Amino acid sequence: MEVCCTRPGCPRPLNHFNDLDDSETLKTVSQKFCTTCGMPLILAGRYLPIQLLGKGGFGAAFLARDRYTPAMRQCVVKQFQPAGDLSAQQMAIAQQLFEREAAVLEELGNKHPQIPDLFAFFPLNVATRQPGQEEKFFYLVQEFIDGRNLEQELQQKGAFSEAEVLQVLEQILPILQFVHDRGSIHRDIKPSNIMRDRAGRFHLLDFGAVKQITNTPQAAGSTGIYSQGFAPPEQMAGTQVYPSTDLYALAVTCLNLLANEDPKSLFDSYNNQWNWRSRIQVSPQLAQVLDRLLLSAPNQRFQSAQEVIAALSSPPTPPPIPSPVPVPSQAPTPHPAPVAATPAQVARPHRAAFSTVEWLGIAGFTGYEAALLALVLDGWIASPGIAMGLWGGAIGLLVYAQYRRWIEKFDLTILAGISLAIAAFVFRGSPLLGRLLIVPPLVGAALIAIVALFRLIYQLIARFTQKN
Ligand SMILES: Nc1ncnc2c1ncn2[C@@H]1O[C@H](COP(=O)(O)OP(=O)(O)OP(=O)(O)O)[C@@H](O)[C@H]1O
Repeated sequence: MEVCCTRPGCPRPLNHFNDLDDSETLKTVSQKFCTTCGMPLILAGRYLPIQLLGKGGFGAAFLARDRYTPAMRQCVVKQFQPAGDLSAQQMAIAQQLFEREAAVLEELGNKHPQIPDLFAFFPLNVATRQPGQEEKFFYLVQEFIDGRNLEQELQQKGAFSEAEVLQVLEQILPILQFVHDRGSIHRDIKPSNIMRDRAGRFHLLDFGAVKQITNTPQAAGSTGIYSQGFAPPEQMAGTQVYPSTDLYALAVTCLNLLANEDPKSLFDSYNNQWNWRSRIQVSPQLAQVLDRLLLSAPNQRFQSAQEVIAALSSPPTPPPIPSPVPVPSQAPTPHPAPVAATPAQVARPHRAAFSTVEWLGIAGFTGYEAALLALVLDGWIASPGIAMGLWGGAIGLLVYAQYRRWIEKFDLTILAGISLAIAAFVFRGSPLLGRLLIVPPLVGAALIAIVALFRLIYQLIARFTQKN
């Protein structure tokens, strides 16, 4: 049997013991020691770490077996082993957080089937090579969830569909409601902390960063107890956190799963707003829920997981315009730091700002269609007045449809192809056909160039005025 040494930095942590293959010896042997560094391997007399699962912010996690259960139950042994050079004060906070994970698991895990149960929490004092000196390690043993976390799933299978993300929300929101109802905030919701077991059930992991609502704010950033890219402004600023802090991170988790991209790339830091709609397409209902969860001011978001569940199961409606509230001040950080949406943004959640690429697409498509339609109507309708009226109406409708995002992205290419095919069919054999093939693309390209030039000038002016 192979047993892992848990001493941080042990050069040969894997130990092989033939005698432990015999179950009688395995159950009765008093202790085994690492053949390289002498670290005791059977923790608290019963847990045998057999495989390193990973290393997180506060330590390493091992898959282990519990030799005091008939089937040698699998469990996870987490060892407190903070990364980096921490000051004595940071070390004390980190240790507190580890102890808190144990306390929270005892309080929450043992009462909810989708939060790991706590099995044990204990310190271990080990003599060092220097005589008379001891090292202290802390271990937390919890239920093993047999499956993959969503970060691993994302790496293996790529972006999630909307239906898959809704499944995640369906199960994680009730868990969050349970956690919040008991006065705790998870504070580290992200794909790697959500695990899907083999039966397809989701579990919420990693309660190391959890915070009791009644506690005073503490220096969240100093011990790295939030995940960059997922945490909302109030958490990065180290101020008070709320249930809606977890809901924001859950919304960012959804974006990450839907786009399979780093959340930072979905945030337009120039305009200081989320710009996920240019990469992700979901139903208006989910889009509206995500937009509201991603608002900067905590009290403008949904206030509870229950509210989100209700919003997902009712048809999309324009949300009420919330009264302006003071926005928590934001710590200087490279992380997306969205500002509170203005009432206008809240009232019209379906239209995100157009990106530069989208502006160019709109220009090209509109120029192309305008020229094509002008040629067709000119060759078809004798009265210039009627032709002009029809042309103006049709182009106005096209522009409005793009403004409302009824048609966007690939729709534009498809529509351009369809309209050309129809015109080519109607004017087959006519001398007009040659012009139909050449003029519209030229007009489209010219409009793209003009819009690109104007965007460039606009951005230069905006940058210049910002600097001054
Ligand atoms: N109860 C569990 N059951 C199964 N696997 C787990 C369990 N807890 C943690 N793991 C896995 O162990 C690995 C390390 O987890 P750990 O919580 O120590 O760090 P992390 O979540 O990767 O990072 P961080 O603590 O910085 O958020 C992860 O791959 C995680 O999915």
